[in-house]
Amino acid sequence: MTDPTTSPVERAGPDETALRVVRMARPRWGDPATPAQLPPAAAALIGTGDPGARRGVNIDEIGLADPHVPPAVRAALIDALGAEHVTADRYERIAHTRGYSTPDLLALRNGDASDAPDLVVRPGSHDEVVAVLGICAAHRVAVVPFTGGTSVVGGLAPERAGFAGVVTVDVTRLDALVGVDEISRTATLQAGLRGVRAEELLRERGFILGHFPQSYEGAGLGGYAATRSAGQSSAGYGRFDEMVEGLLLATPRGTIRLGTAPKSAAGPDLRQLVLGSEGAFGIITEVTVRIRPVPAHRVFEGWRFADFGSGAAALRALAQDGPMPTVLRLSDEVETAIGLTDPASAGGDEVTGGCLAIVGYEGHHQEVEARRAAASAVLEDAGGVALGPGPGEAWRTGRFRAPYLRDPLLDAGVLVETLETVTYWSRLAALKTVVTAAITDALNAQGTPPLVMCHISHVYAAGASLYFTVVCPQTDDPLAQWAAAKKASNDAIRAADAAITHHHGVGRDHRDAYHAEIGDLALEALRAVKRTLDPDGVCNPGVLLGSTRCSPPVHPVSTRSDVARPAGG
Ligand SMILES: Cc1cc2nc3c(=O)[nH]c(=O)nc-3n(C[C@H](O)[C@H](O)[C@H](O)COP(=O)(O)OP(=O)(O)OC[C@H]3O[C@@H](n4cnc5c(N)ncnc54)[C@H](O)[C@@H]3O)c2cc1C
Repeated sequence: MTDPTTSPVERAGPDETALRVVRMARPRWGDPATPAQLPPAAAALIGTGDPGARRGVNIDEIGLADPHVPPAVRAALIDALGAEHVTADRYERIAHTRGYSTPDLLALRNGDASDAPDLVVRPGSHDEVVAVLGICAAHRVAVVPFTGGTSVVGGLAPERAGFAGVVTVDVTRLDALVGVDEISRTATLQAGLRGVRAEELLRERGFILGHFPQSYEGAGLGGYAATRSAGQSSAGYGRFDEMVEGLLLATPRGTIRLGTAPKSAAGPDLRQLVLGSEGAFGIITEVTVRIRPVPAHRVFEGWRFADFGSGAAALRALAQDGPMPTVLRLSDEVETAIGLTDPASAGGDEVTGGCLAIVGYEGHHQEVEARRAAASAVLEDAGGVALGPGPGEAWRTGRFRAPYLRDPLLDAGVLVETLETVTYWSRLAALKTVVTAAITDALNAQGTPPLVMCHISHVYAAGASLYFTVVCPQTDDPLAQWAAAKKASNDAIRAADAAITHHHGVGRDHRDAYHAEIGDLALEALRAVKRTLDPDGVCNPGVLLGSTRCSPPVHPVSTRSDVARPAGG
């Protein structure tokens, strides 16, 4: 833990404003120039032997099948985009293989790139995206939309069966700030902008978006919208879906533009149909989002609670009766003891008893200080003990480093993975208990007792999310080991009537649980939407909705006789 007596300004270190877009070296996370080492205390705590024992194969040893899209498709894509934006290069294909869940990383470390796309294309405009979708639909080639590639739910691993090939559409050439409406405080940005670059462009105009997921160094706007991402400042700025005012969607059948005005009573809000659609309906090429002035004043501080229950009650009081800080999170006893909120001290000696809450405020000076004073009174009334800015600033400046620890842990033979859910306040404690028990039992049964840590990082008037981090020794088959734990936690979440995901999304990993959650009729309705927008079922097949039966042809390209259709679609 850091020195709580130092002022926030003195303690300020690298944060979101100091980060730059990095090209990650899959399967490892983050800026290759700044890899993490396991803090010695953490290594001692885990008791690992050889720190590189499970490092896995290097990229040249990864097996990759020859690309097999029909030559006519490749020719048409080159014609539409230019040869330099259509590639079957081995490293590009591997760099676009799956996402960043621990199973995704383990598979690549095992040399398995069987989900690699056949081609990677980079369209440079909305019209080019529409053209790519038309070509792929005409030839029944599966399309994987790809922005930052940080999916942790299997959102980038489509089903291949019945398709003539897989093309990943990487939208990162769509990287312009289209415009800022300073009066309405909205900005229109192309969907391929990485979060880091979007904030950089907005700051030059005196604004921020304020969306800081822990994957901030990798993820981008198209992915944020497609997964309904939640950032660490969600208490103050909202989830990404709450920031979106308008969207531009390219589908195999043409374009949909949504968001004529901020609110409307004209029918259902179709923006909500596109937000969270995970590429199953088409490709988002542009978003219009709410922005706010760059905050002049920021304070982050720590609070200690005797236990998780009293800390959760304090967060609930703020969420229900206010005032709301900008950042509000609470680690349970285990996560607090391990020091996961401050990766630099992970596993260190400086253990804070009880549960650590991080509370941050951003805005104008006077407003921040008024809100901070009022919120501090609520926290104190709820039994919180103020720890000063030290823990808050340590969290703020170290918050994007935590994911860097996963690679050295996996190298050392430690299994580490996260999962999340959300429920009502009245059920939160019970949900935490059953999910922890399910994960623990599943891993105990394999002879690998885990540490299960938990925190609340997104709060609402009616409820909150729970985010679990699981650490244990790897077995000889860590993929099967985690699959058993994940199934147990999914079952526990379903049995507790909680949501299968708060912000990671559905992908393929949560698909069955999601379908059980919404029921057959709702699923049928969503599949009907997909059949209308994507009659050939080429958009991210298998993700979110599972197999969708093809309807009778409703547009010219689907009538082509050379389009192979899978039995049952
Ligand atoms: C270390 C780490 C930390 C994370 N922390 C958070 C967090 O704090 N909060 C959070 O919400 N999530 C988090 N995630 C999950 C992930 O970062 C989010 O889901 C993020 O929104 C994905 O953005 P992306 O640009 O990487 O999308 P991708 O991974 O590229 O895509 C995600 C899904 O959306 C689809 N898609 C991508 N682009 C488009 C598009 N333009 N149009 C239509 N569909 C598209 C893809 O096909 C895929 O199914 C984390 C992941 C990692 C690895």
